[in-house]
Amino acid sequence: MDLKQTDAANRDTWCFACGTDNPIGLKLKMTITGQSCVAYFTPRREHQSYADRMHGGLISTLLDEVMGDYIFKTTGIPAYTAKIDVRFRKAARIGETLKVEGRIVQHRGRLYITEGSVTKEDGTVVAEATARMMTAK
Ligand SMILES: CCCCCCCCCCCCCCCC(=O)SCCNC(=O)CCNC(=O)[C@H](O)C(C)(C)COP(=O)(O)OP(=O)(O)OC[C@H]1O[C@@H](n2cnc3c(N)ncnc32)[C@H](O)[C@@H]1OP(=O)(O)O
Repeated sequence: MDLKQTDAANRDTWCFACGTDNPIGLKLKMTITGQSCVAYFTPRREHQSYADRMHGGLISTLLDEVMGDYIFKTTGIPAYTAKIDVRFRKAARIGETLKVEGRIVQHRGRLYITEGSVTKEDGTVVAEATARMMTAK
């Protein structure tokens, strides 16, 4: 499909992480659970970096998305990632389901400080992140 012809109102549905219209997107489904946003993702072969290991950039994408979505779902205002810091602790293997979680830690004016984590079903921490996200002026 020619992106220029896409209706502006539908553009958010092309989000690489959560967009339902993006044919190569991750199609994350996120839910607000208490004080956090939660999603589950099972990496496939096409999400690999080295053999049998999920790509770190895509792990960062998962974290970015749940942190941003928590802000959007709880305030109704989109926030843009100004800075993200990810610590990769253990490899995420292809076919292993991951729990991705994000929440707000602090909020001052347009700036939100968030944190997130990716864990395996047995509780092993794959990655942790902090981010600074800002709403538009
Ligand atoms: C209707 C919609 C439906 C939506 C429906 C579904 C949504 C479902 C959820 C999706 C969730 C998506 C989650 C992924 C989100 C992305 O991936 S967003 C894409 C990637 N990020 C971007 O594109 C952001 C690009 N950068 C920018 O747009 C701008 O730099 C920003 C972040 C908006 C800030 O720009 P600005 O407003 O001009 O502010 P600026 O003058 O740079 O800074 C002002 C002050 O803010 C503070 N500040 C700025 N940056 C920082 C920072 N990194 N750290 C600390 N302080 C900072 C400082 O105090 C700064 O003052 P100085 O220290 O410079 O004096």
